[in-house]
Amino acid sequence: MRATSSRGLGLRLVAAFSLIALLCALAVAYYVSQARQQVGADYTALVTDVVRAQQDPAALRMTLDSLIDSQDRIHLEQIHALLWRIPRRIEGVRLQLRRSELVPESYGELLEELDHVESRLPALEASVDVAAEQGLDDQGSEAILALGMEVEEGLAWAYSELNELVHRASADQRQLMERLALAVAVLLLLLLLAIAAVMRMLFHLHRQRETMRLQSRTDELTALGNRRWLSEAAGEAFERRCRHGVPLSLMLLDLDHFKRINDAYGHPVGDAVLVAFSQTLERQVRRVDRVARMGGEEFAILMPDSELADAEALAERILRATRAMPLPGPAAEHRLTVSIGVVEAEEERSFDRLYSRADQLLYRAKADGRDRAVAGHAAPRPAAGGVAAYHDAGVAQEALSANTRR
Ligand SMILES: Nc1nc2c(ncn2[C@@H]2O[C@H](COP(=O)(O)OP(=O)(O)OP(=O)(O)O)[C@@H](O)[C@H]2O)c(=O)[nH]1
Repeated sequence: MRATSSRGLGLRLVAAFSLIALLCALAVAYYVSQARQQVGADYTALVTDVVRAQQDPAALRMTLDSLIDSQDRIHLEQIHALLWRIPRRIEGVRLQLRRSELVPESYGELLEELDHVESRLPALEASVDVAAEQGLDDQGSEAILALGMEVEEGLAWAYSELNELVHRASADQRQLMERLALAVAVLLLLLLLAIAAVMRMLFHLHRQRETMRLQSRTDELTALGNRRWLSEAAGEAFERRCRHGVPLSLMLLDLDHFKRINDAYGHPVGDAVLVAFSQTLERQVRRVDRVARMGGEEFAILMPDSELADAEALAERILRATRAMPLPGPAAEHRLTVSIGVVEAEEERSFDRLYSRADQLLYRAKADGRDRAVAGHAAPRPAAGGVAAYHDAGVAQEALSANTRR
């Protein structure tokens, strides 16, 4: 029996699941990369400004050290340049702090220190201006040094604290984002597992249904299709015939004197003979033909795309193969024969009508002496001389001559 398998559905489910899994993996990868970029972008500008601003107290410290060594005017110019740069840097850092996600309370004290430093700058500038105008003496140097050190220490402390604060916040945020990404990944994984479980369940249910469907259409002994299966296959074949006008033939087969095998060798041997016969049938037919056991020792073959002549030829082959068939075990000496009725669909639109016509011809094959096939058209055709005759001469003749030889 050839039946549709659930492999197609399985492949579709696997493909759908793989696609969902791939989309989820891409979404997680995209989210993680975006999260990382976001964290980096938030603090990069602030860190850059702070690092750059940290150069100011270092430069001021160097200039003041140089001023201690030599009271040169050039150092005054350098301090002057720094005094122009320091407030701008402080302003830049203030701006970045306001834009950042940092809690204002966390850097309030540092801003106060920067405010304080800024408030000391005019005094330092005034001392530098006086020294530049009146010449650099010890008293002027001391005033510049005292104010400069105060500014330098205030800046160095504020910037170094700020630097640490930003790095800490950045690390915290990065860790938070990573945990979030991990949580999303775990959730997605759980979702995928749930989808996989549902798909597996659906697949399992589908397979169970398919198995039950097959079982209800399969003959248990021979594993051929049963009457219901053949009737469904015939429905499809009739539809094709109506739509495309392709021929369709049906053959009914009934083993001759099968009761004798049962009586002589027992029911199990009879069963084995039925199985062997079903295999013989399957060897003779084409892939498109449908072989079924209709019950007892009666079989049927539905032949799509076959005209009566093709069906007759197959019947002939089956008659020969059945006679030549070795029977199992104790029945080895027994010779099996079969009677066959063959029809091609003509006017009828239903399987039952076609079946009934084939059954009549099978009955006639039995009545004519068994081990033969009788093929015929829907209505008896007038033969020469006006006598109604079936179109069965070739096959029936073959069977008859074979019978005579025995
Ligand atoms: N071993 C076995 N025998 C079965 C099975 N189904 C039906 N039979 C037997 O098949 C036999 C059919 O007998 P009959 O209907 O008299 O037909 P026949 O003996 O083949 O004679 P003709 O059909 O007239 O040639 C009976 O003995 C049934 O018990 C089965 O599944 N296994």
